[in-house]
Amino acid sequence: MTSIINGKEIGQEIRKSVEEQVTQLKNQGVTPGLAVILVGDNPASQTYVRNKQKSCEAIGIFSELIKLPEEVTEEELLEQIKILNDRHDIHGILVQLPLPKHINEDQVIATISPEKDVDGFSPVSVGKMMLGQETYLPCTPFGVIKLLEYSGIEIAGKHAVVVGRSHIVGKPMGQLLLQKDATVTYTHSKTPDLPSITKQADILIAAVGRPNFITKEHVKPGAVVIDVGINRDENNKLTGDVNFAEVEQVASHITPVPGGVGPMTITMLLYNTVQSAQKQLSQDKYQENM
Ligand SMILES: Nc1nc(=O)c2c([nH]1)NC[C@@H]1CN(c3ccc(C(=O)N[C@@H](CCC(=O)O)C(=O)O)cc3)C=[N+]21
Repeated sequence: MTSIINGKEIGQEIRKSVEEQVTQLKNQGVTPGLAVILVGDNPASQTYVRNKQKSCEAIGIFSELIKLPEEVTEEELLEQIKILNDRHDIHGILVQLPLPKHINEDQVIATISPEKDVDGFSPVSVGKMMLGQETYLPCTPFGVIKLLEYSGIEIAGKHAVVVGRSHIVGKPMGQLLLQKDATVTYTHSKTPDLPSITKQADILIAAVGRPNFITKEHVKPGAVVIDVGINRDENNKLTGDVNFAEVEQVASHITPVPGGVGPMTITMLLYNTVQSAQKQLSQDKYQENM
């Protein structure tokens, strides 16, 4: 029997405990705050951002949306980030990606204060993650680790194969699995004979960005298959990177799209934001006692 991993349910469970932490913070006079910067009016980005705001509000996190026009200059965007870096009521800053082409994404991300980088995308956060130091972990790979753990799937000693090497999913995903003592193989668009490698995976992570790319020919019977894909078809319907109907027949565990990794990404964003508020509170207390 194939087990379908329910990301919505696991996400809800984690959100409950995050909500309790929000209540405790509020009792101490702190409301966690997340600022989201949205540039332009890409419909998909607008949906995601709305989703993030609703999720914040549902558990008592203050969320502020800063909408900037498509033509905004990089300088103006950096200025906005610096204002948010200095604001005491904002604990997390998220700049919705992708950004318009005239803006240097690396520069923008590097300007977010590492203390408020709840996406875990900044060079400081990425460096700390690589070194296994305490930091904000990128929400999607972090959410995948939580999905595996909540589903009782052992990671240590397993062969994990990651398909895709993006900065925000593939690369950090492999790194986090490695930290959990998996043996990790990275594959990507230039990998020859992909199925011969993915077929060796005990845990297969699909983060390619191509609908239904992973078929049953890629999967070893009994493997755990995690679908990070969020592709939209011409009718705006969401499809993963995994051919679910096919792969469901061979996998031991599989995540659906929607309802798999997506809700976990937002859950870990809430989690990171609350962590940031807790850290700021304990620093403020420390300074009061100096
Ligand atoms: N700075 C930044 N941080 C991000 O974390 C970030 C980003 N930019 N740009 C875009 C991607 C995409 N992303 C998703 C989050 C949640 C769902 C999600 O909740 N999906 C639901 C369905 C939502 C729907 O139906 O539209 C699900 O899979 O069940 C999807 C995608 C975060 N991203």
